[in-house]
Amino acid sequence: MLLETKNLTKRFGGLIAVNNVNFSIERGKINAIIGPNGAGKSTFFNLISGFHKPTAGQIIFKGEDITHLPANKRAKLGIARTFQTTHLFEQSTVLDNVIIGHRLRTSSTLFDAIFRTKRLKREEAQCKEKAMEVLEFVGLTDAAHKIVANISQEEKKRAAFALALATDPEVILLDEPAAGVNPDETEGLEELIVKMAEYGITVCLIEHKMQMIMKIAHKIMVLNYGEKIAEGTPEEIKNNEIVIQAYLGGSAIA
Ligand SMILES: Nc1ncnc2c1ncn2[C@@H]1O[C@H](COP(=O)(O)OP(=O)(O)OP(=O)(O)O)[C@@H](O)[C@H]1O
Repeated sequence: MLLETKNLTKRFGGLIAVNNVNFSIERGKINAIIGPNGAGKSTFFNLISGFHKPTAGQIIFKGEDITHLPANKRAKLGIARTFQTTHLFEQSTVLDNVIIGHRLRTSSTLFDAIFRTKRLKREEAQCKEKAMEVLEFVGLTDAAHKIVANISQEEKKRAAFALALATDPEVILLDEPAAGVNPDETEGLEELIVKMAEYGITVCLIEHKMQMIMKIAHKIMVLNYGEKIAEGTPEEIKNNEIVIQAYLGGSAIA
């Protein structure tokens, strides 16, 4: 296992958004989190990536307790998350957006920037190289110099993946990667997620598109009202009575 949560809990006032969740993200696998609206999926992601502080419980990454580490330190350890495509800089090129992602891994200081030191120039070249490498990985080489405002929604999704990949993550957290794209485009994104896992990047995703999850996930956790109600393979989840009742109100999972 790569990352583990132990009794992870988050309260917002009187509401328990995540309640005592024990979950492990398996290395090199596609781990999925599903559940009805308001089940606590995004909050769970925010706890793992460090955007929320847990009320109780622990988060262990590669054996190290990271429960109290800030988000930027977790990112440096190799935990990356994608944001909604609305977080991209619309008036910048795809390439420039990705370069910003890679800057996280570089060490140039203000001194380097002011005096245009060799280190700065070297790191700028490295950033560009890395950005082009991840753009090729996600299939956006041809869009590298396009302004984000002018590319399709699916390309924006790929750009958001590239941004996270530019930080060289060990685990990538994808929040509804296929929301708002058509079925053909969803298939393309599916292939990309599978490719990431094959490449050795651990994937953890939240997604409402059930067909996609059932096709590509190795392991699924189901949240309902903040609690884990089931965990297992797609086959196990599909046939789990509690899931069928809670998640779909009785109809079968397609
Ligand atoms: N910052 C916050 N302050 C107060 N309540 C919050 C906050 N963030 C989430 N909540 C509440 O916590 C619960 C879980 O929300 P969360 O967004 O994690 O669910 P979700 O499973 O991701 O839902 P969706 O599928 O609709 O995105 C909801 O009742 C939500 O209203």
